[in-house]
Amino acid sequence: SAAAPAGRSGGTDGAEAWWGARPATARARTDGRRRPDNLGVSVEGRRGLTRGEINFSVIGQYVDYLVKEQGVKNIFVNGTTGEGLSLSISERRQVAEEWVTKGKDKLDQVVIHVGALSLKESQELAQHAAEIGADGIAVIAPFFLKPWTKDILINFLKEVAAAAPALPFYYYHIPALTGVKIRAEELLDGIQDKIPTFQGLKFSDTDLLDFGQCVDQNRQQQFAFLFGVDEQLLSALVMGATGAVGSTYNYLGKKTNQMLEAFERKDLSLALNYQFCIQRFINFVVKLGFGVSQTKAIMTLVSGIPMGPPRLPLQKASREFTDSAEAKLKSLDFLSFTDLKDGSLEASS
Ligand SMILES: CC(=O)N[C@@H]([C@@H](O)[C@H](O)[C@H](O)CO)[C@@H](O)CC(=O)C(=O)O
Repeated sequence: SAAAPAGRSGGTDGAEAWWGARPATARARTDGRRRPDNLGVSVEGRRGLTRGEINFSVIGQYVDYLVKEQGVKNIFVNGTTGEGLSLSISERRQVAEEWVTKGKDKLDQVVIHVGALSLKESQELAQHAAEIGADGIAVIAPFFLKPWTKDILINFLKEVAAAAPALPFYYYHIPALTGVKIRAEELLDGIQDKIPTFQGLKFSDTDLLDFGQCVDQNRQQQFAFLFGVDEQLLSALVMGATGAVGSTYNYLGKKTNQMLEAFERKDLSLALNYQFCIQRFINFVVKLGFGVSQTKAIMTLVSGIPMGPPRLPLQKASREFTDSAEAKLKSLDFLSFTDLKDGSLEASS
């Protein structure tokens, strides 16, 4: 899936897009560690899954699409939108490799999600990400046998981070899906003492009090605060989000980048217009039933690149959903007839 950290580059999942739009401005920290540029959207990178198998051959094409058509140059691979947790370890390695290889000299950053229920598997993926030259790794909380305290969660994350000691490390906070409700603000307190490579947070939750406190209590640090609720991004930007990673940046990356630009120019009224417009679309699809499967259908529709159906236990989106989403995109002027690429829908079914 794609999502984008804001801060001048977006991302997707095929990657989830990760931050947004512009060329990276500050790729190096004074301590020599690379950090994501601020403001921009990223997509979660995804891959074209067909008949349950991964169609690696579309990833290169999708990199070009994201860069040229959506202005997204940062990718978050194997996250939620990318169904990373539904893939085998071997598939996750191959997807990561393909994104890094095809993104070379085209993408600013490729961050690989390496979270897993097994610490061993997570470490293996982290090590692999380092070997292939990824720009960072991210980890969700293990969600079956769960860590119940901040210290236990940190210990788990620390063991994974230690397997890739040269790579920037992000905690992927997505409590609605993991069921691990430890507040991000609590987790961040003193985290760099335990995890020296800690780089930032991918915050996929609607608790803006928690998010705001993460920013407020860490002003001295140069952390990346990557927001993951696309329909609330503007509010998070006001609170200090430095980037965004989300599923919709796969197809609304350009629109979101326009919002980021308006925000940077301090044209709040224009930025709000963009956010409301994006909200109108998300609100519409949420009422129809919106998740990873529906995201994939929209990605196929808008990009013309077959993303394939999702893997079980997900079910592919209905034709009715895709038709309604297409009509809404057109009515909001997110999609003109010329934007629509032919021949993609069948390939996705
Ligand atoms: C639960 C979920 O899938 N959240 C999405 C959002 O982008 C979400 O689709 C969007 O805000 C619409 O609600 C991202 O946070 C997930 C994400 O970045 C990922 O694919 O890893």
